[in-house]
Amino acid sequence: MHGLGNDYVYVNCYEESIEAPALVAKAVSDRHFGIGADGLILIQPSEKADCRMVMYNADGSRGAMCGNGIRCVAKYVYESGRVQSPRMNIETDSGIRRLFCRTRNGKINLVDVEMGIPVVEKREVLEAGGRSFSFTPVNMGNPHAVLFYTDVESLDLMDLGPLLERHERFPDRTNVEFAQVLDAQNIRLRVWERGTGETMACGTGACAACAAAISMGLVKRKVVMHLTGGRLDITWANPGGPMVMTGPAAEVFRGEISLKDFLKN
Ligand SMILES: N[C@@H](CCC[C@H](N)C(=O)O)C(=O)O
Repeated sequence: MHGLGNDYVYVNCYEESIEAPALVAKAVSDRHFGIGADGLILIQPSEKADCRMVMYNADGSRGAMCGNGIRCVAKYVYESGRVQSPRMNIETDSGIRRLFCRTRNGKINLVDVEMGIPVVEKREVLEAGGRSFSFTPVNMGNPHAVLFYTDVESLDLMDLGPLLERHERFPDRTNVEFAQVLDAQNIRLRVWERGTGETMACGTGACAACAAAISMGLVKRKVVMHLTGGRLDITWANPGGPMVMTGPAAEVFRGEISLKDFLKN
């Protein structure tokens, strides 16, 4: 499934179990020798919520939260009948998130997610590769560094991404957002994801960039984020309350893989 092209392989762990998920994430994510994905997401039963999401990046590292992934998890559990109400709670490594699925003809087309309260820190400057970068650290349940540019299309993310993701300022590495404010209600965003590289979209990254821009007074509290894979609508009505992100979720195909044989090769 994918949310705006941010694609993951999802495993229904109500019926399957995965012994070495980090290894499996790396292997299935490979776009040439595997299935091809930005990572792996396990859909598990939860004792605290309607279900649980556990996510791994393409390099096998674990992420605490995935904004695009959680919409797809909601779509899966609702459309498969595991969760019967379009309003549901999903447990993640960064806490429980509340979601609302908007349906058309029994199928989900958009999902609203309460993404939590962003923690926006003061702007900082760091030196990397002989250059200075000014950024805003934002925590959305996972770490982000938001940078603002006047033109993000011309940036070389293959150069800038790894330089910032692995900078010593971020001992746990970081997701990096390259944002261009188009006007008070629109932001163009490219994202370099920790553990995966440049992706078509990132839900937590979109919220982080939006929160940084709102805190700097650059945009209003309701913003359309234009990611490479499409749009996310984000509202942060009240600084003490959660951000709400709305976006699509899509299934591409279902399949079966024998991990024993696959990991051996
Ligand atoms: N694609 C995600 C974020 C995935 C996790 C991230 N790479 C991390 O390591 O924190 C999203 O849509 O939020």
